[in-house]
Amino acid sequence: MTAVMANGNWDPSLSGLLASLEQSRRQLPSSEEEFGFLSGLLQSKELHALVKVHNRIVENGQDDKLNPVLSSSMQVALEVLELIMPRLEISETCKELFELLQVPHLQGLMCAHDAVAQKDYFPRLPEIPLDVEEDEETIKIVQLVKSNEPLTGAQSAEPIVGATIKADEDTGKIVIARVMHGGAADRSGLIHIGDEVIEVNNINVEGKTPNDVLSILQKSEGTITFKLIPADGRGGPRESKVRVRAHFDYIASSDPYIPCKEAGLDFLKGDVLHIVSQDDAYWWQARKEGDRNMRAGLIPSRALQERRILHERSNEDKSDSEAEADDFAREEIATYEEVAKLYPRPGLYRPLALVGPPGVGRAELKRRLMATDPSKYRSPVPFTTRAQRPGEVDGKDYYFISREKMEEDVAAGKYLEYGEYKGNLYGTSIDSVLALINAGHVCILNPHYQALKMIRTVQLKPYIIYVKPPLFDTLKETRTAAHAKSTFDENSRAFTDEELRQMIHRGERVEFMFSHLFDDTIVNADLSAAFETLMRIASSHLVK
Ligand SMILES: Nc1ncnc2c1ncn2[C@@H]1O[C@H](COP(=O)(O)OP(=O)(O)OP(=O)(O)O)[C@@H](O)[C@H]1O
Repeated sequence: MTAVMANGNWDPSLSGLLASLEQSRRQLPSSEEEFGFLSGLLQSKELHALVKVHNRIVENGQDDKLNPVLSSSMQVALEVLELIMPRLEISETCKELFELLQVPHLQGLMCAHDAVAQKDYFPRLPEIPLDVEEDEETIKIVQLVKSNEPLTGAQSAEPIVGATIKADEDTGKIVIARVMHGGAADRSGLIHIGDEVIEVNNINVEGKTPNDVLSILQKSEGTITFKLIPADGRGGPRESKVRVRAHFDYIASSDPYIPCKEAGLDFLKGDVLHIVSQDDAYWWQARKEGDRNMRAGLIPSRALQERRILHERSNEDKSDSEAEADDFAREEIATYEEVAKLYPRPGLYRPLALVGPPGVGRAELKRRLMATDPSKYRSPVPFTTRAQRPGEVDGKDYYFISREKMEEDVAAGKYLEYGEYKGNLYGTSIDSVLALINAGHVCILNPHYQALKMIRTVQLKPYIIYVKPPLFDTLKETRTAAHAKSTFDENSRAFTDEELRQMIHRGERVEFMFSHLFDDTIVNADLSAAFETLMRIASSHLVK
């Protein structure tokens, strides 16, 4: 038995699970790898610590402070369904769980749980009529502890303990402009958008500007007391479930338009963000996925960011040649891409796609990689409508099919990419790539950059490597030394200077339009160095 279990401190339920896992090892349909993963997890210190925390919370949660562990059980159930779907045929347990999670009563229960957890109570009951004088208003007094949440700023809306204030345009009164998700104000549940601030720490704010109020706040220590007139029709919006991958870097402090720099959330291209509120057309609230800081920050909305990019692009395009711009003009604007969580699938590899300007050396890199282990690295056999030549094998060199059938399949969206050459169609089908992936190979693709968007699907999840040409002198030197053959001419000859320049120029355009889709970049200067980098990437990043 494992050392962990001999340790008396180990949580008994974890030890129990581990023991039954080991006992029923033989009856389980899982692989050695999956078994090892589960057994390692049950013995991990992190899980043990989490269970301890959980037990402590349960112990202490006997009073009315019970908070939901999770406010999105429906979402989790959907993720579980998706996860176990591929195992239905092989595991009775998975099948049972699959059916169970779809029982309407259980789903109803989870839905009700989430609504309560998200405090999404309907119907809203009318306010209890208060026996007050006609001109007397209902006032609420809220105490918050001042922390190091955003407190400064110079715009019209200033953040206070996780909320921002502004002067109402019509009345000039100080009102709550925004409540940051997860911040002190939001956690209190007592401050809402539109609430009017009358006093802060017993100081009347009537006639004061947001900046005056801010300086009162800055001077105060510890607890801050607000006297507020509640806004009508309040009620926090539901937390959205949207997760997006950012396709640009964002630094709030250098954004001149953000209403409050300190409330901004910085992120880098590729970060996954959980959007918690899209109520404002220009400023969304988001958290970084996996970030332990529960307070959300402001980020530009998709609409705002698209406007900025269009603006930038219209400036850039003026300096670009008309014909070249055409090639790219139809591309969508890269801001945020909605993502679903990905789960690793043991034993399967992500395809590797090499993209770059024509002639940069993708075919050469692919050929070398496949030569290192032909049974591991494979590239899909293309389809063609041209006639079979003597010596060619159907299904090995090409799949030979009729033009009619190929056109029909292209129209049905079955091809990742296709093109016409000398009156014949050539193309790569999605199914042929999937077949390689599911057979456990690393599928190598070198698609045209225009096919990138077709290829980058959840189904294929390719790892995209941009093969970049080096600066002109190095490009010319390396290609000349290796007697490289121009890919722009069937007669084998060297690249002309003009072709090399065009390669660099097209590379810049590819990078400009698609860099948000790249997972890695290899500069193809010295061929053996570039190949070494490719080998390193291929052996480390490809688990599907
Ligand atoms: N780093 C390098 N140094 C020297 N020669 C290179 C290098 N990389 C590629 N080459 C050579 O350049 C030529 C063109 O390369 P390759 O056929 O791989 O280009 P490609 O990117 O696949 O082009 P296309 O997309 O037009 O088919 C080949 O002769 C190849 O051997």
